[in-house]
Amino acid sequence: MENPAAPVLAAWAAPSLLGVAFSGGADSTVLLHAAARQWPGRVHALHVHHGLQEAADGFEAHCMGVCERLGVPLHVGRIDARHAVGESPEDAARRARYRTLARLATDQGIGDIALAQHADDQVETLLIALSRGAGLDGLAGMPREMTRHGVRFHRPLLDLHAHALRAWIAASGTPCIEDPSNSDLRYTRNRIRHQVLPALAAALPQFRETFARSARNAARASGLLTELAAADLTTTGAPPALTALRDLPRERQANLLRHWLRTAHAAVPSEAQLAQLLDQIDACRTRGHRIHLKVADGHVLREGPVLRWYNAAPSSSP
Ligand SMILES: Nc1ncnc2c1ncn2[C@@H]1O[C@H](COP(=O)(O)OP(=O)(O)OP(=O)(O)O)[C@@H](O)[C@H]1O
Repeated sequence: MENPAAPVLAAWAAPSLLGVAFSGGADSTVLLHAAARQWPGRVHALHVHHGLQEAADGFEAHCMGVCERLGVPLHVGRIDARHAVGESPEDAARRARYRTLARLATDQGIGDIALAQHADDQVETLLIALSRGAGLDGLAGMPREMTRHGVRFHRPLLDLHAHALRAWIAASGTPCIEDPSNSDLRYTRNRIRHQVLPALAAALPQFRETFARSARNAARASGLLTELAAADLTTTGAPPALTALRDLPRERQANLLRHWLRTAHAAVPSEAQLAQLLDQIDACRTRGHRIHLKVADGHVLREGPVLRWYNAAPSSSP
């Protein structure tokens, strides 16, 4: 049986040096085997050791064994995936993982990393976004390519179904790690994987492809909204001036404010906070009108003609 990742990689003009994010799990095992075969001498495996997880030492030892057999250099980075207050442990671990993968790659002079997420992972991501009431950028799902921490991340397996990858692992008898936390139904992603995807497969056999198409449509629309926000921001200035903001229709104000808060301050307002802020902007027609609202983990304040964001309220309010 052919490795299902092989034809995908064969069609990919991969960079001269490629890091493969290798957890030891089934999916990245399939990817690493295919990549090592396709580009001998050009592939490095990158493994993140999750310091707090009991089984992490065993995972690392497994990865070392696999890489030795494949003749692929392995680089290991440690993270302590403690999460901040208000942040989900899964999100914190993911963020720390990307940071560590990028550092491992950069240390080796590698500018590109392949991740092993596949079509089922994309559907799970979309359903998680829906379950959180995400906007268009969340519904765009995982991009095929993105740059983070100065490194390009690729997801070459995004069109492959999980069962094709698993079938190859089983048929070839290739050893891989079964992370026990993957069956822990306290995690939303696992409940979606084990309870929702089977029901979707029975009711809507093409769901992976149609959901992926919706994600692509959302990504395009989200890109246009970002462009519009950036163009509007050049009119209002940054931080945005209140009078110029008010000249825009309410939805464009909302689009601009979301963009400004996210790109300049990494702050994501809730729907209610944004609605309140827009009402305040509309009502702010006199010199003395104060705006002081909690937004994300900070505050938006009126300072004379402009709005400003502080991640803690300034000591003396204007
Ligand atoms: N500990 C890790 N070290 C290196 N890369 C990782 C690690 N965990 C995940 N990744 C990368 O991120 C991708 C997505 O992570 P996810 O948690 O969905 O995968 P996984 O279930 O742990 O493992 P796999 O995808 O290998 O079966 C993986 O396919 C892999 O490429």
